[in-house]
Amino acid sequence: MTVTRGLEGVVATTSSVSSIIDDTLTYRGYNIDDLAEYASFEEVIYLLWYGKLPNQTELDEFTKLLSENASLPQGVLDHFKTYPIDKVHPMAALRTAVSLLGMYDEEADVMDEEANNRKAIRLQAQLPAVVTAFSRIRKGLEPVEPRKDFGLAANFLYMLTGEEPSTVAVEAFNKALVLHADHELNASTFTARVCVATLSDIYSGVTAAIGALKGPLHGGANEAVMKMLTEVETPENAEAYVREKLANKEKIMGFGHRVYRQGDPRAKHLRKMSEKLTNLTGETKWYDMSIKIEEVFTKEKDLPPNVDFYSASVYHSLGIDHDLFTPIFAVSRVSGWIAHILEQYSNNRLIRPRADYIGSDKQTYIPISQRD
Ligand SMILES: CC(=O)SCCNC(=O)CCNC(=O)[C@H](O)C(C)(C)COP(=O)(O)OP(=O)(O)OC[C@H]1O[C@@H](n2cnc3c(N)ncnc32)[C@H](O)[C@@H]1OP(=O)(O)O
Ligand SMILES: O=C([O-])CC(=O)C(=O)O
Repeated sequence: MTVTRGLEGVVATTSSVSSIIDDTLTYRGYNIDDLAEYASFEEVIYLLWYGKLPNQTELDEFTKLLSENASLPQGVLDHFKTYPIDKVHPMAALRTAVSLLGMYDEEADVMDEEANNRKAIRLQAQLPAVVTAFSRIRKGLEPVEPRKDFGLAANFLYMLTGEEPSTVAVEAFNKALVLHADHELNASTFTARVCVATLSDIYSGVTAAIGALKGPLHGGANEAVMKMLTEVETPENAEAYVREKLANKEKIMGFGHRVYRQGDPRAKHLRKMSEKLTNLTGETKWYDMSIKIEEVFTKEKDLPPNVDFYSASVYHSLGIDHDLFTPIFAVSRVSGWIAHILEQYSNNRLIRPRADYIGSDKQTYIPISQRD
């Protein structure tokens, strides 16, 4: 048996959702640079799920459906109050809440296409409500209901703070959601596909995916980047910090990627946003530090920044708590997970690879009373 560690380079499925070819990312054939520049997150969700960009009527209807489905069952909100909320990571809360949402959905186990589409809308609409409600409840605040006249990006910021967000903030947040929405067969998407390939339900697939996204080698890296920036403190400290980490053979979070070699096409958009937003807040040190870390690190290692590196200073500049960065990734990536889950259902086969056994062999069973 040939073992490919980490399945690097292994092609595990066909897909028409997104592609990464020669370091170019497309969603359904549309270049990410164009989508980041021009598209709303709702347009991108529609594109990922239905394979085409919506016309205005379709987009209006879709946006309305999302806002009508954003409320959470009271039981989910009450549940937040039953655990030690100040000690719980929001990704753990999100993972549990999505599983719980499945229990409140009478259609959870109805597997026909129409029911799956309705569940997709509910999940996409409810994830932002879960993250923002959790954030408020742990601060002793009441959750804020979404506004019907706001899109997903504006509503997220509104539900988080209870205040109408600025146009600049909404534009930046929308762009971040667009940039994170899908990424071919990344670890969390693969997890979702493996899960639903057993013909398990969509809630199980998304719950499993959230668990995979949480890790710092994947979505958890954006929070880890912010932790690093906080430790570095000033641009002047950046060089010594990076050199010490490298000398200790530690990783610098937000750099490297399994698929990209020359660079992650999303990073330039986030870098630009980081510069703009830190200028607006007057806290330019986060951008300056990031630039310095990139400069020093890439001189030492041929590994460019990935999507997580500059998203940290972007979210920080929007006033978002650092442990919400990865849940925000999930709010966006759930659109991609769902697109892949629906694609998996449409042409399913159980995913079940093999392991090359390297454990001990020909053991003799010894009764417990005779064991050392
Ligand atoms: C949304 C996302 O999931 S994007 C990725 C987010 N994750 C991170 O930013 C965490 C930091 N980066 C990493 O850990 C890796 O680059 C990954 C997980 C993204 C990719 O992992 P892999 O393709 O398995 O590469 P792997 O970890 O084997 O690294 C290959 C070599 O590059 C080095 N390397 C890779 N990334 C980094 C890094 N960020 N800092 C320092 N060295 C690194 C490794 O130490 C290894 O060196 P070696 O061959 O001398 O042992
Ligand atoms: O594709 C990957 O391996 C990681 C990922 O999700 C991304 O970069 O958005």
